[in-house]
Amino acid sequence: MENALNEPQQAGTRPNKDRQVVLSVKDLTVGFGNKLVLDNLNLEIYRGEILGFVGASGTGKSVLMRTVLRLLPQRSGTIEILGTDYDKADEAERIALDTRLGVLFQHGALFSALTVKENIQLPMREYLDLPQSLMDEIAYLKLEMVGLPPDAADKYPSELSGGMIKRAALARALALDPDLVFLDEPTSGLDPIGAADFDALIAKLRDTLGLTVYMVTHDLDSLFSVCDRIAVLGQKRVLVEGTLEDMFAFDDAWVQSYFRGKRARTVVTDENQPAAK
Ligand SMILES: Nc1ncnc2c1ncn2[C@@H]1O[C@H](COP(=O)(O)OP(=O)(O)OP(=O)(O)O)[C@@H](O)[C@H]1O
Repeated sequence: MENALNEPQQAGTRPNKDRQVVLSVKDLTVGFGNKLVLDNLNLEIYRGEILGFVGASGTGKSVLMRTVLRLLPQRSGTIEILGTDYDKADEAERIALDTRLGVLFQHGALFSALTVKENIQLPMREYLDLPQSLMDEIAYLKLEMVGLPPDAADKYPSELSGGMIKRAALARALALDPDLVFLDEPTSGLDPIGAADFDALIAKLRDTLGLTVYMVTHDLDSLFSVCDRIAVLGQKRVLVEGTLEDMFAFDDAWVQSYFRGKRARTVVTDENQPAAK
């Protein structure tokens, strides 16, 4: 019974059975000392979708992402990525799994002492044994993919604009051709046009590469323009997940003020506002 309460509320009856689950989190509990941050949380992400993950500050969005990426331990529960439970996998399976994930940390997190090209090549050096010429070729290809000019390759992060740093960090996240990409507030710090361009890039990469995207964001524009599905973290679990329309219909004070509040009203257009019932 208790478990049923912890299932995210899913408005609507879209069939999930036909969709391939790329990330499955079951009954996940994470805490620090006597403070519980996530309590029996459940979440699924399907192949090829862009999932926008929101929630009030301090609800545990980063903790969840870091736990899924094995940077934090869980107290209980299971995390399966691409059908593999990391905790049950052997060393070779873990390495294989790591290569199928890409991560764009908040603020880019590029190494300042390395050029853009060297940053992009870091995952290749860690996981693959490729000749330098091939790694160079791949790095230029990734730069092109994210819309950066070839001469960005030899620049240091300090020589790049905020938008270019995000793109370079995205190029590094794509270095190993991942299936699933985690983006932590990818548009934070960008001006509205830069943010819209970045959103368009994410959508294009999803369409062309078949990526699955897990995006933690506070950016209502991103949620409204590129996310196929939204999950809201609250009360230590996924409070509700579904479409924008599902968010509008969900009876919770934070969800209502977030999706229908003053800021939201400046972003919601006739196009994405569900018709009055
Ligand atoms: N290493 C840690 N040790 C102790 N407490 C932590 C640790 N990391 C996170 N927390 C706590 O866990 C809670 C969730 O933090 P988290 O950073 O995941 O929130 P968030 O939803 O990502 O917030 P924001 O939107 O502000 O980034 C907070 O109360 C935070 O203080």
